[in-house]
Amino acid sequence: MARVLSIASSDSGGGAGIQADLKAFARCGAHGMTAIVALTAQNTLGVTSIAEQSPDFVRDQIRAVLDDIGADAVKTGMLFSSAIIEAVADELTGRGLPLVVDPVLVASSGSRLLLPEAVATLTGLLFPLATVVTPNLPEAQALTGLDTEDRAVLAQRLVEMGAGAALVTGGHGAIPADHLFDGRTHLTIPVPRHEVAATHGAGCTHSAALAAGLAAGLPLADAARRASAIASDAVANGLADIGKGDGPVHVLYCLRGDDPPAPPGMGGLRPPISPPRGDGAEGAPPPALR
Ligand SMILES: Nc1ncnc2c1ncn2[C@@H]1O[C@H](COP(=O)(O)OP(=O)(O)OP(=O)(O)O)[C@@H](O)[C@H]1O
Ligand SMILES: Cc1ncc(CO)c(N)n1
Repeated sequence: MARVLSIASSDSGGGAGIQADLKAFARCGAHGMTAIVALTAQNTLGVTSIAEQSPDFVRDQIRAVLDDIGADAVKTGMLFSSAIIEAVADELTGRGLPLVVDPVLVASSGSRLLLPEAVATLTGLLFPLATVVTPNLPEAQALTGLDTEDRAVLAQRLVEMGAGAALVTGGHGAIPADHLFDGRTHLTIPVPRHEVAATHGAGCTHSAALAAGLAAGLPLADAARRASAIASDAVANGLADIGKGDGPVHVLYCLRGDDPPAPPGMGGLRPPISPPRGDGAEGAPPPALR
């Protein structure tokens, strides 16, 4: 099973951040792991407070995961401060892992998720390590300083700034398409726009699915096409009735909870596939399910 590490922050509302990443990894059939750099008190209306973890604790989480389990790809999301970015870059340098950097700057609700003084640290230290960076349109404009909606121009500039490749996502602006530039070839991925009041977490879902694709060994262009389809489907099935603001995307919409019907006495859950360990049944064939 492909192993993917997300270095990002928690969204207490369950729509974006680490929570979105783990759901997207599960959707892609990957084993998800986390190094949490900050906790946000957040819901569909906005972010009310942020608790940053220490850079040393972030290092400990990354080492605990990579030194034992290992990873086939890594993604970064909300990194909040220069001190955190420096620690993350230092821990990832020399490991040679495929790296998706989602340069999360500002929540759609308006709160800053990266301190202004940390933007230069992000581009200076993490872009050179990135296999691909995945800004949305406003983030690509802010990072490059270019006042254009032309995603090809923005992606090209992001690669000139040091990223291995750039994928400018398609949720904002007039044209609904993701755009990938890998330093040689431009690829536009049309993404039919769904008018749903539930796009919170679309960007995290997209970059996590992209990292899971790379972890599974897909070429970048194929991983990008699959990530676009997964994010777009998650928006189409978004949970507009959850919370009073922009609802969370629903990447696991295929799990409806009532399919297949659970047997009586299981509280709505399906029975385990195999017997629990330690009951003397190891090695024996599992009993037939009734
Ligand atoms: N309304 C939509 N309909 C279909 N696909 C969408 C829609 N909004 C976003 N997407 C897709 O979701 C992915 C993320 O795009 P977007 O540009 O919205 O990222 P984002 O702004 O970083 O998301 P967020 O900050 O809400 O997590 C892209 O593949 C994009 O094309
Ligand atoms: C924790 C977190 N990460 C990323 C985003 C961007 O969607 C968010 N709103 N919250």
